[in-house]
Amino acid sequence: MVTVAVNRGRPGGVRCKICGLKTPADVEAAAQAGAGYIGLVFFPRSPRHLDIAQARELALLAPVGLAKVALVVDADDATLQAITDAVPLDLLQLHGRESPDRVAEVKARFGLPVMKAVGVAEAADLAAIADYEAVADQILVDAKAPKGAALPGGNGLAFDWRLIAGRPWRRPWMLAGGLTPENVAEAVRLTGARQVDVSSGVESAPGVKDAARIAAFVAAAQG
Ligand SMILES: O=C(O)c1ccccc1NCC(=O)[C@H](O)[C@H](O)COP(=O)(O)O
Repeated sequence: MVTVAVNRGRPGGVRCKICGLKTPADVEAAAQAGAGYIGLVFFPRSPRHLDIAQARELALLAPVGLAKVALVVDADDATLQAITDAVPLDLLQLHGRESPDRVAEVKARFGLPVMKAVGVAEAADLAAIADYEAVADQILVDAKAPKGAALPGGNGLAFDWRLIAGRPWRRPWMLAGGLTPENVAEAVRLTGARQVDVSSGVESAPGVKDAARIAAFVAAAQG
């Protein structure tokens, strides 16, 4: 049996989500580092994609206090039903073009809190956040994927953090996009984020997490 110890991180510190985990060792690394969330990606084109059995295995390893997030992209009800029936989850991350109505529908139908990803490249993109704040439990403020990108997220690209410095949003929110152990402290300082999300920045290759970088990321985010 694999047992995973949890380090609860610094009380009151910045809460970190490590996204795109693929192995039990990744879960162990996130827990040991003191992450608050792990992200399980359901997107077949992604190097981080998991099938439902793999995701269930990882979710069952997560210790109490490490929240399990399913990342889906424009998933239909049948897909969401299959995922939520099999995988113990704390949050659904909607990372596609889901409308505010669809976000509200998913939240009501599946009985889980929902985090909606909003892509930001310029100031005008921030207007969408108000629409989603009315229906989502959390907002993921992420870099907008470039036109023609193979993935709608997880591209390791940052946006200009000054665009969101001092923004008073109503909902809990998480900063994402191109964060690394090297830049996360500056991103937190500039934006005031209390939650941060990383995938590419803690990998040694696409889909391959690096335990030392996960530990360094959480330590740097939490100051
Ligand atoms: O990670 C993926 O492969 C992925 C696929 C489809 C939609 C979203 C995806 N990832 C999103 C994330 O991992 C994060 O929420 C966020 O975008 C940060 O990614 P990164 O810039 O790589 O740190």
